[in-house]
Amino acid sequence: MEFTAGLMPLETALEQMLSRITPLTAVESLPLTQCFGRILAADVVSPLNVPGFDNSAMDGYAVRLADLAADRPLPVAGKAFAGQPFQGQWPAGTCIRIMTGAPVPDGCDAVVMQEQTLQSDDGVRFTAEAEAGQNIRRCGEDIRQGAVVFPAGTRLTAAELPVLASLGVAEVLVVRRVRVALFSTGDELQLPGQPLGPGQIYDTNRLTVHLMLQQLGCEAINLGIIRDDPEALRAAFIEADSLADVVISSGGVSVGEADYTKTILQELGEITFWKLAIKPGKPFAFGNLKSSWFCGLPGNPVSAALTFYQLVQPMLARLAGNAASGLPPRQRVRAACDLKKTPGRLDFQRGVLRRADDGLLEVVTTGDQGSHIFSSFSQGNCFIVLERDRGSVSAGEWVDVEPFNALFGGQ
Ligand SMILES: Nc1nc2c(c(=O)[nH]1)N[C@H]1C(S)=C(S)[C@@H](COP(=O)(O)OP(=O)(O)OC[C@H]3O[C@@H](n4cnc5c(N)ncnc54)[C@H](O)[C@@H]3O)O[C@H]1N2
Ligand code: MOO
Ligand SMILES: [Mg+2]
Repeated sequence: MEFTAGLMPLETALEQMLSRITPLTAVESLPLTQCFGRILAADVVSPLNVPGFDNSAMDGYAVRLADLAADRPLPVAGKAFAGQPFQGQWPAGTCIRIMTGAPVPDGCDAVVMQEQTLQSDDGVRFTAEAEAGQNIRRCGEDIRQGAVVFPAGTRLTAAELPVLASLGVAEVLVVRRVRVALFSTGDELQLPGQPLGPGQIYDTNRLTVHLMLQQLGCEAINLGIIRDDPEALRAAFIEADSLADVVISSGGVSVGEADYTKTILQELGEITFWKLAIKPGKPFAFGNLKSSWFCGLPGNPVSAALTFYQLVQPMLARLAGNAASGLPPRQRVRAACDLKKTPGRLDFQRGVLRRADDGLLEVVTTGDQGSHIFSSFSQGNCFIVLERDRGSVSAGEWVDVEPFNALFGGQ
């Protein structure tokens, strides 16, 4: 049986973090090409209709239904191109040659696609029934002038930014980027590219955090590796606090004799909470320094990535004014194998979500779930989220999964 008394549930921890944090108020106006991943600071109200006019969805002929009823060839009275509307009078008993995207001429009931016509010297014959409105894209059917297109708090991606371009918007008001200072702690840590001494390992957490911050559109201030020495740590905390909105460290938050993170946090600021009922990630610490928020990620690489993902990411989203948490929804699927679990902590195992032979989704473990097995993130594509009080799972039982690829920059 695990020792789990006094551990805070994940939801309570997240609530405490989010309730303390207010979004940044500083904003800047940027051209759309620089807005990827940024958060809208004000509602965008559409200055126009999109489409801006009724236009053709096909290359073909603009017709009046009354003329088609007569069932004789219709001479072509003119042409309409995208960017070059038909101008002039449209005589009864004729049609207009029209291209995709061209404004439909006044009085047009329908556009008949070219493939449903026969052209001859007498004019155009129509080989299929035409319905009123067919192949006409109506003014404002995508976006109405005056409508709120995106509310403040929307994260701008390649889905939203082209919509703003379609409205003729060139620059948009976004929240300034969240500044995050990060460092790793540990006497055993070495930089990749350098030879390893006895007992040393390469620093991976700083890269994980740096990449995840990039992915979230934050400004990352990377302060390197800090030794397990209270003096050095104190100096790093003070520098980080002076530079950033949020300070993120990894390592040194447990109860070992070189675990100084909490001591320094308490000395320079306050600890809001420490120790969560989650696995991995139990010793995660949250608090504040003089002018910044502080997140102490556990040193084990999977624990660091998981706590960043589940707690720091939603917190950064809130600070950036992002209305969405950024976490994908959980879904319930069948476990395709047994899963080992001890009751006491909410468990985030790594799994592979896949389609079973019967077409339904199922999940299978990536294997060893130790919090040092970082390769489980590239072998898997989701967390298998097992409830706190649940014990081991047998194949065929239902479990929650939460896809995680997005934050790692995958598909
Ligand atoms: N007596 C107890 N010991 C431990 C407990 C506990 O409850 N009681 N919790 C364990 C859990 S769970 C975790 S998680 C770790 C957290 O440890 P720390 O945050 O203090 O981190 P360290 O001791 O500095 O390192 C732990 C582990 O991770 C490796 N590490 C650290 N930083 C990095 C890095 N930047 N890149 C790669 N690997 C890193 C480090 O070498 C250690 O192996 O505590 C348990 N102990
Ligand atoms: O919480 Mo630790 O993160 O179980 O390895
Ligand atoms: Mg430790």
